[in-house]
Amino acid sequence: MIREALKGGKGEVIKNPKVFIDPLSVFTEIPFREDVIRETAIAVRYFVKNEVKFSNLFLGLTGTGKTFVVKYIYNEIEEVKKEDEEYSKVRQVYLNSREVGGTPQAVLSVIAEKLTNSIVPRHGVNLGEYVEKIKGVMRGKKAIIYLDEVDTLVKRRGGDIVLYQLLRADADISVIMISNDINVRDYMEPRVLSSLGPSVIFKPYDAIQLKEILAKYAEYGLIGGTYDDEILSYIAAISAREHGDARKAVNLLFRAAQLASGIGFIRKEHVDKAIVEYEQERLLEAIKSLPFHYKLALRAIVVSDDVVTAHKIYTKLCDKLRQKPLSYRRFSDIVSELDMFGIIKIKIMNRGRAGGIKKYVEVQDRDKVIKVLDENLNEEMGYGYEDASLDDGKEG
Ligand SMILES: Nc1ncnc2c1ncn2[C@@H]1O[C@H](COP(=O)(O)OP(=O)(O)OP(=O)(O)O)[C@@H](O)[C@H]1O
Repeated sequence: MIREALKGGKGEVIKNPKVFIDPLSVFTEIPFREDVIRETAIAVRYFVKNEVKFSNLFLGLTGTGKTFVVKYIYNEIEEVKKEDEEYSKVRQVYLNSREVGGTPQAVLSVIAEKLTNSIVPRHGVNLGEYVEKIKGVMRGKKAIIYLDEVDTLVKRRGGDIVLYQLLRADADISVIMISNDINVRDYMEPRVLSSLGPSVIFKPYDAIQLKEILAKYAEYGLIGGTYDDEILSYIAAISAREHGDARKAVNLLFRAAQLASGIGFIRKEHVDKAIVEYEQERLLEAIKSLPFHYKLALRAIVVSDDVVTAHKIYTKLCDKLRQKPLSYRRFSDIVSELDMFGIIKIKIMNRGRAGGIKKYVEVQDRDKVIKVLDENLNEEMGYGYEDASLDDGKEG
């Protein structure tokens, strides 16, 4: 049995898993995004050959290909450097604002670090000094800076000013910004907005487009005859339902193919199982990215039935962890938010004239949620958490 799996023989479905894991190593063009790629390429050419700076803002919901397009352009520019001498002076920096910490300090220091190829202090340097440092190394060079998830930077105090400084710096710097929040411009000051170039909207893919995208992945990554048109349409339709999220579609196809491995054909039941797993995975990811007190609140909620008890348990947990607990009112707001995120479900029950209204909470996959929370809080807090949570914070 294991040898079959190790060798990959009979019933194999996946021809090349790399297609799903690192699609840019396989895709030579990006379907449905040709226009934005061509227009950006022209702007880059004017920048490199005719000294015309540019800035762009790529806006669109998750999974619409923004990062994919940017990384594709980045790679292509690196390739062109080998063929066109004028491109040799181009320096490219890609960074995800959220992943580096999201603050103006963090973003500017990482840009300075990447452009100067040296270690730059993250603290104790004022923002202007970073910009000076960047300008210093830029003499005779041209930089293209890609700022992914720029909304996290812009929402920080002084974040939009960083953009202003980069866009207005007396240096050859062009910037492509990416945001999942399509209202990111509302967070920018007028002077920042006026130095910003055009926005490009990445429209969600529709089911037909998603199907075509999936067909490419299937063609490159799967063995012929292990899937049919119907299965691709099914995955495309499901992924188009929320908003045309290509990441979801591609992940579902890959997971379904893995589940069908050894069987030789992807069936609807494999896709359905992949969907359940995907939703669960997403829920756990959402939990991991919650703010600290939301995690503590959720930890208390999963071991209680109603909100009043949950708040008591939460308060006790906070005491043990030497954290100041939030008031019942604030706690109750958090509970409502968790319900809005779809992490828990609130049920309001009227317990008759004497009982009043009681808010009950329901959590799916309770054990999994507890496990993820405990691992995550433990990581965040060190040993103190494990000790405090041993008895689930319940009243003794
Ligand atoms: N036009 C496309 N052709 C092929 N694959 C695509 C296309 N658009 C998106 N994808 C696939 O979807 C994945 C997610 O896309 P991408 O990372 O660009 O999303 P995004 O718009 O940047 O959203 P997020 O901000 O959530 O990352 C890509 O890794 C790629 O596998």
